Amino acid sequence: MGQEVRYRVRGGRPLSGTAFIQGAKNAVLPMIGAALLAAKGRTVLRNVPVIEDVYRALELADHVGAKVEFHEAERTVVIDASRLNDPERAVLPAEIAARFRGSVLFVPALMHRTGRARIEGVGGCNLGSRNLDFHYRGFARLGAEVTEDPERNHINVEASNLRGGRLYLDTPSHTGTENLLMAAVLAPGTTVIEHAALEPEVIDVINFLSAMGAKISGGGTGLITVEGVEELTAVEHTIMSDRIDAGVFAMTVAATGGEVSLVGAHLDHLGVARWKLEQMGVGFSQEGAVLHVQRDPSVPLRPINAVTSPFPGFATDLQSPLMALATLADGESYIHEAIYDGRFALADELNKMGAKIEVEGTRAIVHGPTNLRGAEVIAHDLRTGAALVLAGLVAEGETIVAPGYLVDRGHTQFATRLAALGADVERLGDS
Ligand SMILES: CC(=O)N[C@H]1[C@@H](OP(=O)(O)OP(=O)(O)OC[C@H]2O[C@@H](n3ccc(=O)[nH]c3=O)[C@H](O)[C@@H]2O)O[C@H](CO)[C@@H](O)[C@@H]1O
Ligand SMILES: C=C(OP(=O)(O)O)C(=O)O
Repeated sequence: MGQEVRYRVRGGRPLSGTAFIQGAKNAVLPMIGAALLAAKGRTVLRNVPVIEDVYRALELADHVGAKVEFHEAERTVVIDASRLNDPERAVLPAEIAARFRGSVLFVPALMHRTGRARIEGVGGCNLGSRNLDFHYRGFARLGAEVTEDPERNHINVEASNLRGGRLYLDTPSHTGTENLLMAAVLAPGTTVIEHAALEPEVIDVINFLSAMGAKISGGGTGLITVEGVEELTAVEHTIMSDRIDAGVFAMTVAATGGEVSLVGAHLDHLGVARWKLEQMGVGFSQEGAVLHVQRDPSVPLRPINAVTSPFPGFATDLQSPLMALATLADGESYIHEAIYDGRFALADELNKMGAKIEVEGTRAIVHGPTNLRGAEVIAHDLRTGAALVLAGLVAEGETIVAPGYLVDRGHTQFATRLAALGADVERLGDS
């Protein structure tokens, strides 16, 4: 057994140079699920991020009967789902599925290709309660029978006769919208999805499904209409760039000071996060597909108020790095986490580094500015891990962030890309 992966960070260096923003985790995972809808041909996905969640998704695809190749150096995945038709294999086993949230995105393809699905566990970041009721209720409205086996903690879905229907989401769930779309595209008749998510990744998934032959209108408006088609074709698609990866890099430059070009990052994808960072004192300029980010380290960062909300609101996945950044700002920052009820595990870890953060329920007050000091800290989830690396880069002394697996779930070659900008950070461990 190898040593646990962890990140060792030493603070104090400003960043400069060029960073390459990876393909979007939250777009590639649904697309791997969507590729399984094609009964013929080979799907080619480009700009795929080399992250643990993609490995898990490909393991699942293989497990249910697809042939997958990951050409990592080329950032390309090739999927042949022509043999995915065995109902006995339509199982998402806990040992893979419980390690990432995106596993739930395999259910529509299993429903369409095998008539059933059994979900033995769905993972993802531990952020408080994370239900899947919108997904299951939507599948049921399209004609699936969804039952729970509470003893084994399994969900069984029987779906031999899906048809279009009128669907809604209580809140505009990101994967919920993608899952209902994938369930609807091959269901005969018309499906309407009300209160759909507007995230750029959802639009990228709609573009991908449309290229496959799906008939979808209204993407990006909140009201989506789908006309079911008989079959979908395997196509080639380039994954959009990862706006959360871009946001983490922008906030890291904001923390250390310096000037960095983010290749592939788009200001439009940052939504409200862009305006909050500008208010704090970060400068942005977009030049084609390159976003320049700069922050003068001699001018103190200003404190901020932020509330997380679905796109184009302040992304909840950027709330953790924002909290780390706010510890450096000159005054009190207020953060309201309105998407998840348990996404403040970072506060205690930052407090170990000398920060002064008070948490009450889903609200936090960050009393800045703090001279952070290095410590051994815990990555409770993916973005907590990234935020602690950010904090380590401005802390005095050495910071160890573990478990590194959680950072590796969503950021490709995180240490290597930061080190290329001059940061003193290493990924240690060998698994
Ligand atoms: C793989 C992926 O794309 N993950 C992203 C996706 O997660 P995910 O799609 O899981 O997030 P949702 O948008 O579905 O969840 C938002 C909120 O709705 C609640 N909810 C959701 C579904 C449901 O059936 N019932 C329910 O109550 C959740 O508990 C949560 O409080 O969007 C989140 C919000 O932008 C991001 O943090 C995640 O990075
Ligand atoms: C919460 C996240 O991911 P997941 O939904 O996969 O747990 C995230 O990307 O920060």
